[in-house]
Amino acid sequence: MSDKQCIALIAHDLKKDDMADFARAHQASLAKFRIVATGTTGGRVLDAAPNLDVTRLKSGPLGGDQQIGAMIATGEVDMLIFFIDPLSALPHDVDVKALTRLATVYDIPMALNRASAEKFIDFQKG
Ligand SMILES: O=C(CO)COP(=O)(O)O
Repeated sequence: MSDKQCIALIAHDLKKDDMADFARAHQASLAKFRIVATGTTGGRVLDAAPNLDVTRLKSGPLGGDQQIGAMIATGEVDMLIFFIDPLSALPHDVDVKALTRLATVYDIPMALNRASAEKFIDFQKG
């Protein structure tokens, strides 16, 4: 197993362009991590930055958020970047809540918007 830290990347539909842009802009920083992502987000990230080490899980509405939540609970995810869309109704809203709850329970760094994610990258550069 890789000794790289693991970062989870997720974006809701209206935020996926933003996530693709974020991944492209910060490929060098993100390359230091193992990345797990929900299915569609992971595809967009790989299109934008093909050299990143991305494992794609299920799509969010089909269980991807819960898979990442489980990985947080088992200590496999060190950091969460989740570009949420607070203006759209989602069929899997309970899964989103469960995921952000577990990130809080296990006290892992969690950025829910791009401004926070940019700060993570800045901090990580030192
Ligand atoms: O819905 C999501 C997170 O709640 C994201 O899932 P996708 O990346 O598969 O679209």
